[in-house]
Amino acid sequence: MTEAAVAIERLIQRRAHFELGPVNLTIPKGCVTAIVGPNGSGKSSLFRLMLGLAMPDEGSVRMFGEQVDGAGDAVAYKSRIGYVPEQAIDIEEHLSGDEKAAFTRPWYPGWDVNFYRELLRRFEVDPGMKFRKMSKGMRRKFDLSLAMAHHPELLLLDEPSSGLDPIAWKTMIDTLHRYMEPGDRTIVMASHIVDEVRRLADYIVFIIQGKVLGIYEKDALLESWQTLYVDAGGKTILWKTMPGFRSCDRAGGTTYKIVTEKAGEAEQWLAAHGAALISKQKLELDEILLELR
Ligand SMILES: Nc1ncnc2c1ncn2[C@@H]1O[C@H](COP(=O)(O)OP(=O)(O)OP(=O)(O)O)[C@@H](O)[C@H]1O
Repeated sequence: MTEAAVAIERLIQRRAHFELGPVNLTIPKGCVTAIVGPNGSGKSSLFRLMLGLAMPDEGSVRMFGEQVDGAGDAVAYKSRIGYVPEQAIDIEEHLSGDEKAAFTRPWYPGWDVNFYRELLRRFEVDPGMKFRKMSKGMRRKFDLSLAMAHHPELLLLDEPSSGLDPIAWKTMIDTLHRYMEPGDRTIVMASHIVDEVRRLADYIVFIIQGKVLGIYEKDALLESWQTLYVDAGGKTILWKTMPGFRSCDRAGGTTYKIVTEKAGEAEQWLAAHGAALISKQKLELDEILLELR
């Protein structure tokens, strides 16, 4: 893995009804990393910790090598980040897009008004409109444009496509692909949308009930999780000892449907045990998540 954009070590955040961690996670620079997990698993909490909007009870977060400590000079690293929170901020409802941009702009040395305007044009957003009059999707598109207008090195996107129509969604995917083109940019995004993760992510982080299961290279992950249809030919085989075994169901006659997270090794194992592989099928991301829950 290349240099780290985000390095989280032994992080724990305790709340009355929820504990996040311990999290050990290194997110590489120059890549798109998708954080995938069920509702309430701790994705937004992780983003808030990365931004110093919340502090951990134990452990540390480093952004671009700088410790996040919630102190004043945090501004320096934050100016290198563009953040789209999961929910728009209610108290800004009386502002228009341009009013918010005027307030935001002085914090970002890299602010590029032409790019801001171009993004708004691309997303077909009227920045003169008050937020309270914008639809959810319009507000999302505005927030994305604002987060990108200073050419940040790192984009933190918490469910960025929430509320977007299919055309806006395609524009977003295209815009994020273009953003990554220079090669030194990083995106960390939380998403429930399988197609979005498929198209954008290089790495996937699974988080379930506050526990990070690991960071996986997307293509390798999707290659290794497979459903194998196997004919045991009447032999008794201890499927549970198969590499990466997750589950087994009878599929009629002497055929079994087996889910493995180590397809390559499992196939060799089947051959060694005299079972015939009839067919195989890769799992989708949401199916993998279901197996991990
Ligand atoms: N400010 C808070 N105070 C106390 N508990 C909170 C707070 N914010 C979130 N939580 C709790 O922390 C847990 C994780 O929430 P979080 O919003 O991080 O999950 P998430 O993975 O982003 O969920 P979703 O997919 O629904 O957006 C939940 O149990 C939630 O109730």
